[in-house]
Amino acid sequence: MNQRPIIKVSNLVNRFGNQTVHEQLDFEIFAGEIVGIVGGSGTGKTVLLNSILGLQKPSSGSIEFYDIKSRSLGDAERCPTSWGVLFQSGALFSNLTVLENIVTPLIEHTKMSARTVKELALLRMRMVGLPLSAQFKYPSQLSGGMVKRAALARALVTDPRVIFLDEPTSGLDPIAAEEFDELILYLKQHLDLTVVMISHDLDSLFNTCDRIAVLVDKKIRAATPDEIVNNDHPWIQRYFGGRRGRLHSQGSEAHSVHGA
Ligand SMILES: Nc1ncnc2c1ncn2[C@@H]1O[C@H](COP(=O)(O)OP(=O)(O)OP(=O)(O)O)[C@@H](O)[C@H]1O
Repeated sequence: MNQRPIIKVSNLVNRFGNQTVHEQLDFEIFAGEIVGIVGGSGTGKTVLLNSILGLQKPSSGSIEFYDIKSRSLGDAERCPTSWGVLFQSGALFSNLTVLENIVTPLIEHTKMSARTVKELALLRMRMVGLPLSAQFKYPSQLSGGMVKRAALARALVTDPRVIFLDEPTSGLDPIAAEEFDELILYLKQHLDLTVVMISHDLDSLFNTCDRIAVLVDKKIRAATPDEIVNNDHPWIQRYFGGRRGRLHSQGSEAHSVHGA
């Protein structure tokens, strides 16, 4: 993993009336990593994501974006094509076909010809494992897994450097979820992506993440999966110390013994 930050969140504060969601929160996202964000309900995962995406103005603090050479980017250079977002529900436009959904960001943000736009969209469809016949379907005609893949193809069509995934495996059966994990790993490797994902799916987090960032006490504690299961914070202990968490930490110990 590359240790240069691509996004740096410093002293982030988010308040709604009397409620403080984030208090002097610091968080760095490094180029080329997959980082998972976890936290209890209402701890501010979505607010953090929206703050990074510029969808929500923080009460105070800064969020800096860097290019691959760690140069701070000005506002003009932070164009929406630098990142892609996969929202939890997929957020596909229900009145557009899969192909029309996928080409939308290219039509909105570039001046490419209709032919190039279509070719790029079909390329991304293939890359995420959607059959080309799906291009003519409407979202209501797709399975849950296909909706996620179509939304992922749309998030990737502008060739972003960072993608944000909000609960990418929620609603998928375990096999489809595992296939989706494999897809994320494949895309990270082949597109040189940085991936930030909010997830409650421990299997998915341990299968894919280089680091796991936990939102507790209005701040972030981030570490490798092996380290985070040993963190002494009571909520983190409880979260990862449950039956499934224990299975994962035993799995990683078994893996390292095997690998030694
Ligand atoms: N626009 C807003 N106005 C007032 N309060 C808000 C607003 N947006 C978020 N909040 C509050 O901020 C807190 C964090 O919300 P957020 O949606 O980020 O939680 P979350 O960690 O994503 O939760 P979940 O896992 O349940 O989706 C919640 O208490 C929520 O009610």
